[in-house]
Amino acid sequence: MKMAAPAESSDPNRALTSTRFSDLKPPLSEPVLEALALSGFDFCTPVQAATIPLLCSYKDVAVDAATGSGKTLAFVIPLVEILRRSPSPKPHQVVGLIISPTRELSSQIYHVAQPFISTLSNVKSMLLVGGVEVKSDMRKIEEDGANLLIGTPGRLNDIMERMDMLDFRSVEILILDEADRLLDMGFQKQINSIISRLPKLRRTGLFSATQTEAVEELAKAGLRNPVRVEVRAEIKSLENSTSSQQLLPSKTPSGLHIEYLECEADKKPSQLVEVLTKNASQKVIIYFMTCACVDYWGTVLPLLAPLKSFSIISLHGKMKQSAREKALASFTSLSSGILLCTDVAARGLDIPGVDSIVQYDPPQDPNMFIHRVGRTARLGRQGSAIVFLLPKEEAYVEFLRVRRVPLEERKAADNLCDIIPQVNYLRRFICEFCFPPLNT
Ligand SMILES: Nc1ncnc2c1ncn2[C@@H]1O[C@H](COP(=O)(O)OP(=O)(O)OP(=O)(O)O)[C@@H](O)[C@H]1O
Repeated sequence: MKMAAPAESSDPNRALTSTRFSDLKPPLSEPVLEALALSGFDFCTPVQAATIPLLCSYKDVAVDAATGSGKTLAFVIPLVEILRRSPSPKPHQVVGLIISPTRELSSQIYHVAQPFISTLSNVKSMLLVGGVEVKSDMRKIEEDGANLLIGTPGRLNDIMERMDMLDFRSVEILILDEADRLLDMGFQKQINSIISRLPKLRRTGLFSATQTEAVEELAKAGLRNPVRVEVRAEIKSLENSTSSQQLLPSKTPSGLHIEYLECEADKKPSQLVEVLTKNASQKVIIYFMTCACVDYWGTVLPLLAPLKSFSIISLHGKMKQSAREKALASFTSLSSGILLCTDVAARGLDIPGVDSIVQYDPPQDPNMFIHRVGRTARLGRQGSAIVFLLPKEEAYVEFLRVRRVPLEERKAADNLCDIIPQVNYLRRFICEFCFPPLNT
């Protein structure tokens, strides 16, 4: 088993278009252009070039673009421009909301947005996430006011229910980041409750790397005649690798090399150690199924002689908020090391320099596969990902690979999933992502 080359050999510029932010129509304001220039952002990514003009022209959007393609600025910039054109809000008048599924992601969005929000003289933003006393959030809002709320659905809904003093009648824009996750069963109740308090005449943007097609979801989020924006990376087709190299749309970034490793259950621990020691100088994220697994491996791995010198950090949703923040900050600052985590760290996190993703346990939700592997190979960089599969699961991949089954036949191969029910949930991402890119 071989991991792909680490991230140094990459070229983030390949992920940019030739459109400058200053070329966009309607034009962006001077303060926003200055803030972009200060951050070193001159050229748009494809999703930014496609989405910013639409939202700035007051269109609702449902945006589906690969992980690490720059979706955050694709909604932060138009949000700031829309608020700039609106009347100055009073201290407790809310004019915008950005909702995302995890505390870490909300915090990241909050920090990415600050240089742009600070160009608006009268708009105060506030991060509202669980893990801190709700009363202290309420006190802060009472004393300082809040106009742009960035946070997780639970805390936002809680604040909305408890604080009559907040006025939502002037909300101009609602952004749902990782929209498919926010609109699924888990968050449906809170999102419905939040949306029911917002005015219908507002702009709404849905963003994700795994946007679902379901029209009902768009209706649930209250979109009005939304424009669908779909931006796909392109990968070379293996079928035509010798002749004309055909480019196919891909749901994963083009610089990402995905592999699987067949492994008996009792051999998984030793295989994991082997993978880690072979890639000692890399920055690696390992996904496990449960918080208990993360705790277990967080105790065991540092005790193993071959891994003694490795920086190993654990992150899961049952840790205290302060420990979660510390873990993420520590891993972010490392140039090489290992993060052991659950899917709490699967979506949206923009951690610099991650070389490889290891999925010790495959995800239960196939969409999560895309988000997990998307923590590497961001914005045109290179990265690798490996998923551990039990032989029963691997047999299915092998069946597809050896036969090089065309798409129609792959559907017929569903019968195999009926015989091996354990692989049923793997079917979607294996078909889409491990085949054809797997070329051993
Ligand atoms: N126009 C740009 N020029 C250069 N770098 C950019 C530009 N836009 C975004 N980036 C950088 O690209 C990286 C990925 O951006 P971002 O986190 O917004 O991706 P994303 O599409 O939201 O990913 P995910 O689907 O994983 O949430 C960030 O480090 C960001 O700073």
